[in-house]
Amino acid sequence: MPPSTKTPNPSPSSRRIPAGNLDPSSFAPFGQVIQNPATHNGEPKMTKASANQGTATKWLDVTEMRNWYGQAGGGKEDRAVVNMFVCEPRRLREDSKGEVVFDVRLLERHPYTLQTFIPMGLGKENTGTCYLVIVAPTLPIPDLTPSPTTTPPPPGSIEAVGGPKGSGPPDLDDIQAFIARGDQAVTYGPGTWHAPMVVLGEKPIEFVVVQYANGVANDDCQEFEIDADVLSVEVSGGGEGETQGAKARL
Ligand SMILES: NC(=O)NC(O)C(=O)O
Repeated sequence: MPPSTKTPNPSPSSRRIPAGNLDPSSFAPFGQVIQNPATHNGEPKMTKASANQGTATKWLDVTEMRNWYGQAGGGKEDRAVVNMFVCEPRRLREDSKGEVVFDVRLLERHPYTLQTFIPMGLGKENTGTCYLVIVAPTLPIPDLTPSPTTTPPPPGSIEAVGGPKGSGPPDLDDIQAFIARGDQAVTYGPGTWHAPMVVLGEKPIEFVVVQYANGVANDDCQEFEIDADVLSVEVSGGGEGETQGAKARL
């Protein structure tokens, strides 16, 4: 998707963050994790049905598919888009203490749509290749207009269901990183700041990527640049073998 908005990073501080294992509850503020509830722990309760003449278990609504382009204002029609991203393993850096890190230089967001990344061809057993999901909350923009009431959003409204997160910059002090296995897909919530996909390990990952778009660059994708040496994610010592292939790209 063509980037459009580039915002210089105002934060001078330097941060190093750990990467935890990806699970639905830790990722909930940023979106959804899609995984087989029967083979993963910690899955929130999901509904299932029998399908395919009794040979399949059908888990219902494993992720949402919807958009908020109606808020974009320009009246340009949106459509569902399915792309493929073939993501090469990223180059990592070993610091003076021997820690392997990934330097984060860019975040982006899709203000009016969910975006789902579905890795293909990797199973739970492929521990030599995984991917990092790096996300940040959105800082509030101070509202200078006094609000007459503080009534909660009506049920079912965009605000109540966690719609677009506002136009603020990412909160670099609360950025988080998760290590996803090849049998996990992720859906970024609308407007969620995230790093471009970071594959770790031995081989590229082919992702099927599902989202909405209207072809207007600033509606579809906005970017936020981060200066060098400001933010890095520790990817060594991640635990349970998730990052054992990471050093392949040093
Ligand atoms: N996340 C990622 O790798 N890229 C995008 O979200 C994109 O639309 O370019």
